[in-house]
Amino acid sequence: MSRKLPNIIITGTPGVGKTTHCEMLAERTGLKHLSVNDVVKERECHEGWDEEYQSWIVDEDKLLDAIEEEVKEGGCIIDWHACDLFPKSWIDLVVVLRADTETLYDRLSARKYPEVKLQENLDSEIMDVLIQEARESYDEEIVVELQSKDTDEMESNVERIEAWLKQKNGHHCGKTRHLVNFITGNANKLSEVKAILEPAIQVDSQALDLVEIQGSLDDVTLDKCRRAADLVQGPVLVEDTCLCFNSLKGLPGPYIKWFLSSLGHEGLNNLLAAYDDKSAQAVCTFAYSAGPGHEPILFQGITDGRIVPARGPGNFGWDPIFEYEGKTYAEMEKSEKNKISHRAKALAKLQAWFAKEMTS
Ligand SMILES: O=P(O)(O)OP(=O)(O)OP(=O)(O)OC[C@H]1O[C@@H](n2cnc3c(O)ncnc32)[C@H](O)[C@@H]1O
Ligand SMILES: [Mg+2]
Repeated sequence: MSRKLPNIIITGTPGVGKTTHCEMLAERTGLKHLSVNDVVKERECHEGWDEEYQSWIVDEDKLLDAIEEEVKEGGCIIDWHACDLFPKSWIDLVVVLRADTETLYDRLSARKYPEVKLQENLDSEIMDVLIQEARESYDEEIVVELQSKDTDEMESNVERIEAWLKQKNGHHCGKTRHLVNFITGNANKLSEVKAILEPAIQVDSQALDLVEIQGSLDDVTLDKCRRAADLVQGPVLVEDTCLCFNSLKGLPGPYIKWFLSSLGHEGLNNLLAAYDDKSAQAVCTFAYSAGPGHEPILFQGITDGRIVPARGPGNFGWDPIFEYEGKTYAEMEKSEKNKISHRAKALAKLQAWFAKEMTS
């Protein structure tokens, strides 16, 4: 299952400041504060009232049923003094708040806790019961222990959780989907990339004007990718497309954009007038970088075709003059082009790589 926003549990012995943390976080992030206390009371997820402890005896099955739908949608901050009852697959972060026994004693006495309940909670805090429970119930890397004895500590805890959320933002929870930030100024490229990759890989995009160096196909794309990662300070996908005329030893290649805009379709055909061999290669090179300083990985796809006088709608680059098995790219249905194109072949490699990354 996949949820767009993560679920967080804020847990800890009564009196550690769970509700204050949850309320601050909910206000700042827009996530939903799910107070289990309120759910138990309002939706009657209990087996009655315990006089000695002055609290409801929670019916865990009823409670889970009551919140399942909401939690599975994601974006919940669950506020409860236990965490081991929630299924692992629901939860992305477990925050265990801690406070020293003196602070707890003061807070719980102020709440007029009965002696037996107060003592039990202090014991539980001293014995690290909740942190152990959290570590046993969830993967270690999603469990964090934070001190919460005063407002400064609360403030810094909330900031830390907010930073975690920002970092998580854009990455789908449940580890089922990848997201790429495709940096391109070309709307046609973007729509093909979306059509091919989604929904398996979600494609976001930023239209940035990236300087393109002169050089080999690989160098142009590698350099473009490094610049993009530096600019957005995060993971990026970029692409560079070349059209290589075999008679011209691969030219215009990476310079196709300038050739196309200055010569047009007819001019590009004229370049080959002196040659019998009209064959050409459409070469698409994607580069993915995990962020600034991470060496980009290249995925290349090549489709062999021929340069012909323009046929078909002229809304994407040199599509009307590139013929593949009797049809120009422009004459094909989009779905047809997206099966055999240089771009589709490069993206098939990228998808395979992402799929492997996901399972490793
Ligand atoms: O922002 P970026 O991603 O760099 O987009 P761009 O339009 O500048 O694209 P390139 O630098 O890769 O230049 C390649 C040129 O080839 C054109 N082009 C790219 N892919 C194409 C395709 O599948 N069919 C036809 N023309 C294509 C594109 O419009 C450009 O004129
Ligand atoms: Mg470009």
